[in-house]
Amino acid sequence: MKFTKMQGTGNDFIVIDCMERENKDLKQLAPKLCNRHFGIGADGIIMILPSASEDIKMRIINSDGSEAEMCGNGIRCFAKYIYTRGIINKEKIRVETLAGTIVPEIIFKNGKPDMVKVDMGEPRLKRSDIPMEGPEGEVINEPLYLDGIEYRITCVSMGNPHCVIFIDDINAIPIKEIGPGIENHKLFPQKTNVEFIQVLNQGEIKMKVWERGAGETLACGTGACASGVASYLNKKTGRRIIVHLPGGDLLVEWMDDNHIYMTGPAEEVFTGEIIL
Ligand SMILES: N[C@H](CCC[C@H](N)C(=O)O)C(=O)O
Repeated sequence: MKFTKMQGTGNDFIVIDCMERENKDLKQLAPKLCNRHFGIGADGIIMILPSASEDIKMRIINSDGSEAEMCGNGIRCFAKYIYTRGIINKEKIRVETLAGTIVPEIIFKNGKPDMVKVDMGEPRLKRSDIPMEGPEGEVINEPLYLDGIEYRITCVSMGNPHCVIFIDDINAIPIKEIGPGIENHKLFPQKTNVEFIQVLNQGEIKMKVWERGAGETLACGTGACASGVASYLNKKTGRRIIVHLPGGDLLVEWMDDNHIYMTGPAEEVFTGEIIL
C-alpha cells in the first residue's frame, strides 16, 4: 500500500489516497501502521475519499484505531496534499468530515503554497454537544475529580471533545499520569482530548496535549482551537491568540461569524510503500 507521511506542527500522519478504492480496514491496521518501531510510525491515519456532497472527504483514524470526527493538523496536511497533487484544483476546498463541512485554504508565500488557513466551523459549548454527562448548560471552570484531586475544567467540542485545564506551570504537569484518567473519565461517554494551558498574556498561550486515542502528541489543532475558546470564555485572553505547542505554533482566531479560524504549517516528510 502506497502512503505519504506528513506532519503539521509535529503531529504526524500517514496519508492514504482512497479516491479510487477504500483500502483494507485501516481502523484495524492503524495500531500496526502507526507503531514507531514495527510500522511506519504516526499519531494517526488521514484518508482521502470522494464525497457526494462536498469537494472531497476526509476521515481521521487515531493510532489506537478509533475514528475521530475531525483533526485540525490533519486537515492542513490533507489540503496541502490535495492541492500539490492537483486532485482538486482550488485553493479553498470544502471537505466533508464527521464534524461537518470544514474549509481549508492554501496560503501562498513567494508564489508557493505555504501555510494553510482553516475555517474550523463553530465551537460547541453545550454539555450534550461535547458530549459530557451532567445537567445541561456550558462547562466553564467546573470541577472534575480524579484520584481525589480537583481539576477545574472548561469543555469545548470542535466536532471532537476537548477538556481544557489551566495551570500555572505547563512543565510541572505529569501529563502521562493525568491524561489517561481524564481521557477515560466517566463524565465523557465518548472519552475526550485533554489540553493543559499556561496563559502567557492576552495574545499567547502555551499548550500541552494528551489526545484521545493517540496519547501525548506534539500538537493538536482542534485542541488549540478549543483552548482558544476556553481562554476567552475564562477571560484570560482575547479572541486572537498564538498557541505555542511543543511541535510549533498555531494562530487561532474566533471571528464575529462565530467560526474559529486556525492557521499553521503542513509539510510532506516522505512517500513510501508498505507490505500489508
Ligand atoms: N485524537 C483526536 C483526533 C485527532 C485530533 C488532532 N490530532 C488535531 O490536530 O485536531 C480525537 O480523537 O478527537
